Amino acid sequence: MTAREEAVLDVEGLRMRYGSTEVLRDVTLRVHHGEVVCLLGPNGAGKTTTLEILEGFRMRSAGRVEVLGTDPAHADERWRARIGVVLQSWRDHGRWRVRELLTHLGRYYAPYSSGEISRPWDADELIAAVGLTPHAQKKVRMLSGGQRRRLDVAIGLVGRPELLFLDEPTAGLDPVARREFHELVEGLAAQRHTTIVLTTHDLSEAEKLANRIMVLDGGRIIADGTAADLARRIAGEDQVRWTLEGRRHEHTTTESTRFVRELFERHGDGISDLEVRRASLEDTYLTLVRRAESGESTDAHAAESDNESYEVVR
Ligand SMILES: Nc1ncnc2c1ncn2[C@@H]1O[C@H](COP(=O)(O)OP(=O)(O)OP(=O)(O)O)[C@@H](O)[C@H]1O
Repeated sequence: MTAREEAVLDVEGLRMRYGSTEVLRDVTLRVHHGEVVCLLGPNGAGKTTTLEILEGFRMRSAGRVEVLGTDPAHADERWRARIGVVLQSWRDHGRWRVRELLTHLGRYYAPYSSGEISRPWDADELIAAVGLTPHAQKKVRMLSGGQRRRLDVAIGLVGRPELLFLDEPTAGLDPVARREFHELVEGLAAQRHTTIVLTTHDLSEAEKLANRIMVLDGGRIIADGTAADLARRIAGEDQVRWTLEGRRHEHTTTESTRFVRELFERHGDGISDLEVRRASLEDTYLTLVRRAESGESTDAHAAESDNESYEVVR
């Protein structure tokens, strides 16, 4: 098996209890090299707890956890240097200047360069990558909330991590900063050196960034797949609408691409005003969480697409 095929995260039967409250009951998941995975779930579902266990910041109650081939509960500094973490909020470092802080933190990673990865990320390049160049000489406490969040992301990236955890990274960012952050993540993902696990409550962000979405609820992963997979399997079907010979038509299908291709094969230029409405991730997510909370089955893998015919509705 090559390094790229190995699981970067391999978790089985993870349980976590705070006192008498069981937060994680049986979390099982795998993430492979180069994936961008988004963990969704309602407030209090245990997303941060899961990330903290994977990051080695919190001891689990039970289960098997391997991160980059190592149990985080027994990991060393070399392992830690391969991981980047952006927590929900940092309150430290207020008196440091941005560039000075990143240069300082970067020094920790220098001994952990490998043949493939030169560590740390050059401070000025990194500051430019997160859009903080005009603020490089500012004290951290003088930054706005959004600028502070960009710095948090830079702190997570300074060691050129192979695995990056981002806990609600865009909370508090304005639309421009959010877009720039998305471009940054897409750039990292395109290079495929960094596997990314993020949490968010912004479903459009999850849909945009993630190759794969996992939904955590009731202490378990209740769905796991691409946004399109989940939408098809859980929320149902796409609606296709079109006009032919002056009449409006509508058809519901789980395979809209195939349906539209066949429609054009049959009617070619006769088709106009074509619209395809896919079930959104929001539709899917709300259905999943509602089902989980009412005790219905939510097994995303078990639900198969409905059989359907490809007749054109006239
Ligand atoms: N240190 C702690 N001690 C006791 N209970 C805790 C602790 N940390 C978290 N919890 C509880 O565990 C549950 C899961 O919390 P967690 O922060 O992991 O959820 P989350 O999915 O990240 O939520 P959010 O979306 O609101 O950030 C919550 O009920 C929370 O109150």
